Amino acid sequence: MSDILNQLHQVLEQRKGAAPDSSYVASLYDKGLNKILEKVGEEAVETLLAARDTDAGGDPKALINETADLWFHSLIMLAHLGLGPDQVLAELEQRFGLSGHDEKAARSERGD
Ligand SMILES: N=c1c2ncn([C@@H]3O[C@H](COP(=O)(O)OP(=O)(O)OP(=O)(O)O)[C@@H](O)[C@H]3O)c2ncn1[C@@H]1O[C@H](COP(=O)(O)O)[C@@H](O)[C@H]1O
Repeated sequence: MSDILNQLHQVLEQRKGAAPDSSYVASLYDKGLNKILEKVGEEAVETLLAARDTDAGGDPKALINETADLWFHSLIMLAHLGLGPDQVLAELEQRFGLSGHDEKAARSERGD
């Protein structure tokens, strides 16, 4: 299931050598980190608005589309900073099965 994240990451890496007018991803790299972060923020807001609409009985497809936009732009942000989905997936895997309450308690015991 997560294969598409890695496939997409490979495309995002390839786009680092592309001309901005030939690719949306290359055009974002060219505009720089602030523009990428602006897009991530924009997509996050659109996602939460779509979640509210879905909760009010709207079409969940809009929420799925906005979440895909958010994940896509988050992957661009990671790639721009030399990171990829593997690191995030490994972090989720490490957390898997550990209750959020237990993790928080362990953190406050360590004084983090
Ligand atoms: N998954 C996506 C994807 N999702 C969304 N988008 C683009 O992301 C943009 C989203 O921006 P908005 O929703 O804000 O719409 P907009 O008003 O057109 O955008 P702005 O003018 O505000 O920047 C749109 O242009 C979408 O087409 C994507 N563009 C590319 N991909 C993947 O990335 C690959 C590489 O894309 P290119 O680099 O463009 O070849 C593609 O093959 C796809 O697999």
